[in-house]
Amino acid sequence: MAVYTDVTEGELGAFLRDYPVGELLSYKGIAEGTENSNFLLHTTGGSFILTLYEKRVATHDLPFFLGLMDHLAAKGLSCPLPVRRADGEMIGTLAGRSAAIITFLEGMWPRRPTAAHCREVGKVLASMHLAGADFGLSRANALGPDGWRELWAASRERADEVEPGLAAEVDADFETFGREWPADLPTGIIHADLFPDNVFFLGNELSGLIDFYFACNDLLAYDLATCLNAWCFEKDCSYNLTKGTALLAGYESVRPLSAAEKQALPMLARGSALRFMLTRLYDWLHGPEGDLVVKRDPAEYIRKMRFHRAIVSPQEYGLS
Ligand SMILES: Nc1ncnc2c1ncn2[C@@H]1O[C@H](COP(=O)(O)OP(=O)(O)O)[C@@H](O)[C@H]1O
Ligand SMILES: N[C@@H](CCOP(=O)(O)O)C(=O)O
Repeated sequence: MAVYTDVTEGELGAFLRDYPVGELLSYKGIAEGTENSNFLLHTTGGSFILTLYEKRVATHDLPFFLGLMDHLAAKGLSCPLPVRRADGEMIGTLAGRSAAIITFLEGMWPRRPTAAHCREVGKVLASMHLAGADFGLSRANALGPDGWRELWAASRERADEVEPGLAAEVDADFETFGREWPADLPTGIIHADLFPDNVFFLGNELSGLIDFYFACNDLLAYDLATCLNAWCFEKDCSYNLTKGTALLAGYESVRPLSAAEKQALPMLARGSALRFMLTRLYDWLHGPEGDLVVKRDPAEYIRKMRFHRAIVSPQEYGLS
């Protein structure tokens, strides 16, 4: 999704007067995406994306997210650039929401990711991890293990409505994470949501990354585990070893993993699957409403959690 908040032509025209983007020619809500309200703008200055930040994005985090895009772009990573107003600010207010304008990135996200896409994603993820190393701001992961517990507390009572037995299954997972969640692995800036819909390609070439609104400081290998979940499973939730091997090899061609990171991969993949199951479950049960809102099914991530629980060796993901 999404468009949760509507914007009138009058208020948008007034908002744009502060930005060096020319005159508004047309605008329309974008159906894709989940978290924020996004609009495609055509102006006499070109094409832009207007984002109105919704419930999961705190206004005090916006300097981190927008500053990170600025930083990564300056380091040569292809991502949107925030457009500054005449007074130098990147963040304004529109229709009662914090709002920003970013440059339009050419390309399309791959509807059917191949092993070649996965390899490119592995490479760009590792490049982003290296490029983020000297970013001056930091942000704790609001959707790390403590955040998962909050989401779970808000959904647990009704979890078995979605999948019988889910409450007991996830309770047991939390006990495992309490004991075994890895602590001493390399940390840095992670994207934290690098799903196919956030990676654009032009033909076979990766053209850029979008949607940095979950970015934070956390375990680098956790970001990789999130990509394995998002890119390397088929629609029937079977793991595609060829894609996993390609993604991991792409990553390691830029940033080799330590032995401890490799060893931790099953636990990290399991935690990441739980994290996405929980946000989906929360939204499923508590229902974000709005025009063009698409809810994502938690069942997909319940299957992935079960897959990772059965992993015996990290080599099963395709590590060399
Ligand atoms: N900089 C950009 N250039 C081109 N399209 C974009 C850009 N940013 C967002 N979009 C479009 O808007 C959609 C939703 O953006 P996204 O940041 O993923 O939203 P959300 O944060 O709500 O999940 C994307 O799938 C893409 O179609
Ligand atoms: N990737 C998440 C939802 C967040 O969606 P995005 O549009 O911001 O990438 C999921 O699949 O649950």
